[in-house]
Amino acid sequence: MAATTSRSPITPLYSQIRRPNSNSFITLKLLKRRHNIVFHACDGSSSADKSNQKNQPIKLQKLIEGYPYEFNSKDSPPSLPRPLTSAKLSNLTLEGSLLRVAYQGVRGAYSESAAEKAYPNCEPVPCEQFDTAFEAVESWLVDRAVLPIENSLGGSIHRNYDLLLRHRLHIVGEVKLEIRHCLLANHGVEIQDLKRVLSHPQALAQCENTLTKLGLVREAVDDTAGAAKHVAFHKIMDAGAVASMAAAKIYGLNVLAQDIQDDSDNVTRFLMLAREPIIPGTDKPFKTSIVFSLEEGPGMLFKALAVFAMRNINLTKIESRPLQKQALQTLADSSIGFPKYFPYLFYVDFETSMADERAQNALAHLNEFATFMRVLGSYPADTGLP
Ligand SMILES: O=C(O)C(=O)C[C@]1(C(=O)O)C=C[C@@H](O)C=C1
Repeated sequence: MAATTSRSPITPLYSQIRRPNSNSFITLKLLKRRHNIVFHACDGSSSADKSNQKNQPIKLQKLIEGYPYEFNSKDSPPSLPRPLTSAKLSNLTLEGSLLRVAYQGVRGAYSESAAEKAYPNCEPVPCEQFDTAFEAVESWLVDRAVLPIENSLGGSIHRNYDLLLRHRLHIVGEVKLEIRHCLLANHGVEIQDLKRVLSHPQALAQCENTLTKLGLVREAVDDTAGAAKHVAFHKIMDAGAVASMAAAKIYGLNVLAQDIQDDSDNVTRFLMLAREPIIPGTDKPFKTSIVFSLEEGPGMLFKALAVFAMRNINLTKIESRPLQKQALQTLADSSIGFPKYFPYLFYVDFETSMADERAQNALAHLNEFATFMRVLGSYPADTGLP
């Protein structure tokens, strides 16, 4: 199909057209006017179509002018996209008509695998920071974000709890990913040569016992794959990286040890975020995530949690985070010394769909005495079943 240059309309449109008698489809997406988009058509397919060449769908692909690539060196992996930064968001146009999914990190990060697990035919888009991934969805540069929220060994990823409230995205799904860490190093480096190890703080925490036994100094970086890339790119000989097997392959590192996490059951839960909420159903197990704050007083949290207990609603997670702005106000109001208490936000996940009357009644009840409440999303639970 001939290439077409267009100025896109202000209103974003998104539609999929299914071809008659076929699983293939044409995806049309027009974005905000400020993106100058060049469309050209090329063949692509959903995974269901991959074995059947006749059913190749057409996709409209936007070409990026000057899209940044990080590796120029001849012995480095070619053509790896550089992660989005907040500063670059406004310049970058889009590529591909597949669902574009932002994740934090560089290629080979666990978050990239989570994005691919959540949206099997997606185009994962690396972002430097969690904030950038939120902003990329909000500004229509991508369609979804997939971000880690908690890990079975390391606990909560607090930054993403805070960002969920600061931004207006909706949780539309969750995906759990088994995390299997490897100790990676450049070829020719033995374990005994290592003095330092680089990785994401969560990954370092998940391998605490192994790294202590090896007596390695931990150095925190933005993501596991970024650590692998750094060690490879700078040909560092006294430092290793804790990262995935995929990262070892992408950056050409040697695997010195496998499964170095402290517990073999190491699972990270990721949230799938979108601009629009999904309509909650009751046809499959759903979860709902909310955030609220309460007046200070004896038994207030007990009272809040009772709205779920009395309706037989199972809670799967509770997290508290400081309500930062209000904490400052309280400090300014207090005449001497420190405030008597710090106000908190409570994030709760429960195993019921918002389409269920019990959930609606529980939240109506909570709303009677909560000082603030927001539903972050009601979405299908990842039960690990197909
Ligand atoms: O660094 C990565 O590879 C990530 O995807 C981030 C992250 C995290 O934030 O928890 C994701 C999964 C693992 O728990 C370790 C790190």
